[in-house]
Amino acid sequence: MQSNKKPANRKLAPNGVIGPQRIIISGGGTGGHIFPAIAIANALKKLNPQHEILFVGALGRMEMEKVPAAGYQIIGLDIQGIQRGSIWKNVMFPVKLLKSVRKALTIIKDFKPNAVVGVGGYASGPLLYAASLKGIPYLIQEQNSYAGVTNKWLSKKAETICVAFDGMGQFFPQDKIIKTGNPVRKESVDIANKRISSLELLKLSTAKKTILITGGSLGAGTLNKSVMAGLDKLIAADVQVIWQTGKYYYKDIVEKLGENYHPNIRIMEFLNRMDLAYAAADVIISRAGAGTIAELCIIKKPVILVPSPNVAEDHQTKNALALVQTNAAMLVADRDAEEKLIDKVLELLKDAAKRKTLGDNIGKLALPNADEVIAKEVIQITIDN
Ligand SMILES: CC(=O)N[C@H]1[C@@H](OP(=O)(O)OP(=O)(O)OC[C@H]2O[C@@H](n3ccc(=O)[nH]c3=O)[C@H](O)[C@@H]2O)O[C@H](CO)[C@@H](O)[C@@H]1O
Repeated sequence: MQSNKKPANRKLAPNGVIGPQRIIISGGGTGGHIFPAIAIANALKKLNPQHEILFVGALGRMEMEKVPAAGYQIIGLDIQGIQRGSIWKNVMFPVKLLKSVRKALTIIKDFKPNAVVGVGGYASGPLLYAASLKGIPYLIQEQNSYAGVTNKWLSKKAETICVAFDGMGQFFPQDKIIKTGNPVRKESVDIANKRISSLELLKLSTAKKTILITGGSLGAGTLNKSVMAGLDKLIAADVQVIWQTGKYYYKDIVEKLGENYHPNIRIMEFLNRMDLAYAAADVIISRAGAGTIAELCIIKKPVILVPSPNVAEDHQTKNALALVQTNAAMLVADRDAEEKLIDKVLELLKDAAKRKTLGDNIGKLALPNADEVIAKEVIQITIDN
């Protein structure tokens, strides 16, 4: 791993193995923040099952369901993001922020953490700020190639900042940065020897080519429109589709098409077993969220990325270009997707050599042990302080 930290200044924990520590992991909002957090927690538990881990999230957000499902305890703060375009929707923001910092201080007082980890998302800000007030060391894990205002501000007092992309010195103090890659849940990329069983489980044919379409943890309107526009072509080509619509779009699509629209097309709201979906796929169409990209590099399959244009500083395009520049993925711009995406994927399905090249090249970018490296860094800051 590339590190800018000076080893001479650090007392190293032997492989991160020390007695039980108490760690708070804060953040969430979307899968892109939650699943790396769970991966770090799992890696900490692997280092020492006695480590005690508490999650802090935002009430009403996805983490309040996904974290307990992964076997961890979570406390919710009543916090939301600043909503663009309406002053009225933000009237309560300062009050909620203040209340959340107060609650974060109480959580820290009660739980007495040795260290805090922030993965980004609404709850991360108040919790890390409270940690800084109490002198608790904290680590930031930044998934994207672009850092938001809150993480930049919090980075000043962070012990360590774990990143996944080069060039993050423009946002964070250079001497705190370690390039670890993004942590992924091991079970979501464990695809070996699962192709046939997962196709059978999905009641799909093992003899036909299969396209996986994933719009990230919330789904993607553009991908759904593109599939809708290309359904006739997909059916005519006799290829299979695992179509993750996302929670907000599922009902509408199923109302229009019916749940069992066609034997070749599986319409799913959310994929609880990414490993099975990845294993079944011959090609993948995806948004360019940082967590999904980290997984795609590990599973080494040919990918067409359609970056979301609705994210800060267009960071998904930057995430995607890091792959496209080394011929490790294809890119279709959001504005072109409805017209071109399905033609592109059908072309790729006919071109075995191109699929092999893309799969080989994306595999070269994998950083599969990010979770373990970060977990050791978390333990390290409990020792350094
Ligand atoms: C719209 C938006 O704000 N997107 C951001 C969000 O993406 P988003 O929340 O979509 O996150 P990512 O693409 O990074 O990761 C998605 C995660 O959800 C999992 N998954 C996805 C679909 C599914 O059906 N089942 C499932 O388990 C994937 O395996 C992956 O682990 O966080 C990312 C990481 O900060 C950012 O790069 C994205 O720009």
